[in-house]
Amino acid sequence: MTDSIYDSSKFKRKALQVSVAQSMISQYINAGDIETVRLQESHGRTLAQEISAPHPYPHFRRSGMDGYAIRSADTDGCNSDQPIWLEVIDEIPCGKVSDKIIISGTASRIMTGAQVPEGADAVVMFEMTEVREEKGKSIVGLKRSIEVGKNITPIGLELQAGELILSPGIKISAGEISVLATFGIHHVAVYRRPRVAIFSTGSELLSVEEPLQPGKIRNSNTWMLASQVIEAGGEPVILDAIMDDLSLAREKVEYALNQYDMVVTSGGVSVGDYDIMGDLVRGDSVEMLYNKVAMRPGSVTTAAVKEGKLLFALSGNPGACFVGCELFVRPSIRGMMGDQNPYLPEWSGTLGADYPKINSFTRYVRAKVEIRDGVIYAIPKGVDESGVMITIKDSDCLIVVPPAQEGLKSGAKVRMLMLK
Ligand SMILES: Nc1nc2c(c(=O)[nH]1)N[C@H]1C(S)=C(S)[C@@H](COP(=O)(O)OP(=O)(O)OC[C@H]3O[C@@H](n4cnc5c(N)ncnc54)[C@H](O)[C@@H]3O)O[C@H]1N2
Ligand code: MOO
Ligand SMILES: [Mg+2]
Repeated sequence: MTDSIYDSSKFKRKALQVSVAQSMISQYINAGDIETVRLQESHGRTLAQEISAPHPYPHFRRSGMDGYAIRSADTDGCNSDQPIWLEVIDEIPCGKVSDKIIISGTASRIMTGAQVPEGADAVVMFEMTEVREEKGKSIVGLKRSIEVGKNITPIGLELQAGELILSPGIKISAGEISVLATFGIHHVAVYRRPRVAIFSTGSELLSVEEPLQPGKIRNSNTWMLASQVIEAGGEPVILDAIMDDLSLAREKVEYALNQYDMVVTSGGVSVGDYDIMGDLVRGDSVEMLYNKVAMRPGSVTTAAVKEGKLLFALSGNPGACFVGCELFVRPSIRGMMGDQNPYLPEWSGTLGADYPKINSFTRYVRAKVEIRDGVIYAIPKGVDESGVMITIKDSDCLIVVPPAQEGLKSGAKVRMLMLK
């Protein structure tokens, strides 16, 4: 046992509002180091460079159909009674640039994606034409007038040269990779993934491999946190759990802060006799930023800093640990990778069931999202106590329930922080 039971200061905690605690943290967050990765390794990474179009896209007039490139004026007034016949002067597969200029009375056979030849201002699809051989020449007949520009994608339709396309801080996925490949960017500057050391504290903890023992549980928080860190874009470094021993915890925190970019622990932050992380942050080995936040679960969420590096001491209760990580660790990781909007995306929706619980703190209620007849519903999961683990997996969002005298009725408008 530590001497913490004689230390009444641990009971006097000042609860910060979530937004205040978040902005306190944000002062310690700077976009980190940049590295270059190959395009094929950039999925899921966070872009660290600005990408502007080096050339217009498309960069040539592109046929949108398999057909004939023509001068639209040639078709003026033609109809099924009076078709017009044009001499076919070239065949243009994709990748070829024709040197035959289309003049009045001529057409070139052209494929989807090929460069439209000079002189042509429209493409007419095969299905609208009839082809004949006449005096050893191929001629194509049209029975309808075709407007200027038909089936031609103009230069720069999608992007003009110099246009800004991607900004630093965005997460790279399929759409961004397509842009990078299109513009020949085969090596991409990305933010280095912050290395986040994770360890749990608790003398009751068994490793995942160990058989159960009376009074003990397997350590699930470490693995849950590692998964959350990966989701946020960081690189988890999993350290062994420790038992509730203050000097062991101090040693481990010191080592982890030294070696890695950020440290996240679970357990031991409340006021219990063995809540060593609570004792640790009140000591002088780190500078405590806060040890209470006006939220449930996770009111004991604690943060400290040492030499500019953040330590998050999250609750041992799985529900509180999860929420603490999403609200504080996630934005810190995202912020270190230049994300200008590092917080969970917010939606507004309709509460899908009564939520009778009242509280003096804001509640972050695990819920499932459903869309019925175009209306977004957030349906609270039955049991969402801090100590409950099982409903974390069923939640797509956290409903933000402000402190109030009465519970919320089904149908109330609510804020939702999106998890998935
Ligand atoms: N007298 C008071 N008691 C408590 C208060 C309070 O204000 N006054 N706060 C309660 C609240 S709220 C919370 S949340 C918990 C926070 O507890 P700790 O952060 O100190 O966490 P522990 O005591 O270490 O463990 C709590 C609970 O979680 C289980 N646990 C711990 N680590 C893990 C892990 N790695 N994987 C899975 N489960 C874990 C642990 O066995 C306990 O059941 O304190 C309340 N008490
Ligand atoms: O501090 Mo807690 O509200 O059960 O997480
Ligand atoms: Mg405790």
